[in-house]
Amino acid sequence: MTDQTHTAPRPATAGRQIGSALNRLAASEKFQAWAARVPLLRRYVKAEGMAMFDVISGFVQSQVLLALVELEILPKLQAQPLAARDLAPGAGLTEDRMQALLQAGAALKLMKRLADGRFALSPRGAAFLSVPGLVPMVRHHDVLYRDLADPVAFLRGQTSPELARFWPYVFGAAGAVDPAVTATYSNLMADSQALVAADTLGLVDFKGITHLLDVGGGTGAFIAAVGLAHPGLKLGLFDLPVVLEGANARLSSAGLAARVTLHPGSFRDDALPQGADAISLIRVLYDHSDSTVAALLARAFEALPPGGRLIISEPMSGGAKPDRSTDVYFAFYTMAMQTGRTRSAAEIIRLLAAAGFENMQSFPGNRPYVTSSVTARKPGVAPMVQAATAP
Ligand SMILES: C[S@@+](CC[C@H](N)C(=O)[O-])C[C@H]1O[C@@H](n2cnc3c(N)ncnc32)[C@H](O)[C@@H]1O
Repeated sequence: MTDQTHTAPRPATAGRQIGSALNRLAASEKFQAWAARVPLLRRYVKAEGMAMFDVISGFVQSQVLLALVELEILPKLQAQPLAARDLAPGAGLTEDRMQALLQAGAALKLMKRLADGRFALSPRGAAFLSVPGLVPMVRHHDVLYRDLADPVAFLRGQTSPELARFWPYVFGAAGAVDPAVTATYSNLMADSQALVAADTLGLVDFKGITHLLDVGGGTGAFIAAVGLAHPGLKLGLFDLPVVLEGANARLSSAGLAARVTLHPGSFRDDALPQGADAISLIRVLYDHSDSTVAALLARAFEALPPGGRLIISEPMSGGAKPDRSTDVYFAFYTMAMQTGRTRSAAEIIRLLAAAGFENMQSFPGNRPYVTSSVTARKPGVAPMVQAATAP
């Protein structure tokens, strides 16, 4: 299932004819030289040129960032401004190479070059260090970049991506047996959950929900954030038994252990527990194939009461309006994982409709690379609402 609904070539519309003419113009060297001299167009040509070079050089930028992370340069600059000669010996680099790395970091605005030649942390560098999960995310990108080293072979399915083995639990209960391995992956997800929870809580109205079950909720970072924001809510957490082993520590430190019921199980093999009037699936669907998602949505439908709500939140494809962060990064990341894919809100809504849900609503995220949300309802009226409105 994709957003690609037009397979036969369509007659050119006026808009597409104008688009083709503009493309021909933009490709003409004569036009580019002329546009570069016209004040208003000059700004556009310069911005387009920069944007194009940004796409061309993106991999090198990421590798500069990885080197800065591996050599722990940003935390050192956070402590005090330093020069290349101060940092080079500890990193095992020559002073020239360290100067080149720092100069590149300053060009990416992760640090500032001071008048005396030293480098200091910039607001962007400070934000990078403070956002939970970003440093481990960059660190594990070496796996993804190895998988994408030959993108054509990768797209043809002729490679054996390492990332597919990096996240063993997505293959189901059988894949998640080693608690130490599972803890590494669960921590990576939980670290980045703070932003996802904050954005989901901003997008979705939890009013009227009395009992929330978070399915595939990991070690409870999302349910803890919801519990702290909504003190009256009953809470449940469903995940693989080995993953839930890490939940008690997190929920206890949030003071929520007594409020959250743990439900160990596999949504591939087990029914979901009943009793909640809302179920959340946070960054779960994109790990799985359409058939697994269809089966999971059917189980959620079964577990919910009439009028029960389903909340889905994860990075989503822009669909008809391709999105730079999700249709490039997440689409290729999930492709390398080989088990799921990055879906648009429209695709998720179609899967929800097929499972019997109605009243679907899409909430595009302000930061699509963090998350977007879709909500739905099981048809019927919740028993409590029915009693309250009965004549
Ligand atoms: C990408 S992580 C998301 C975790 C959490 N919701 C978050 O956003 O941080 C996917 C979660 O789904 C869980 N999961 C995968 N397969 C599962 C299954 N068959 N049954 C239950 N949970 C499963 C994983 O253990 C993991 O915690």
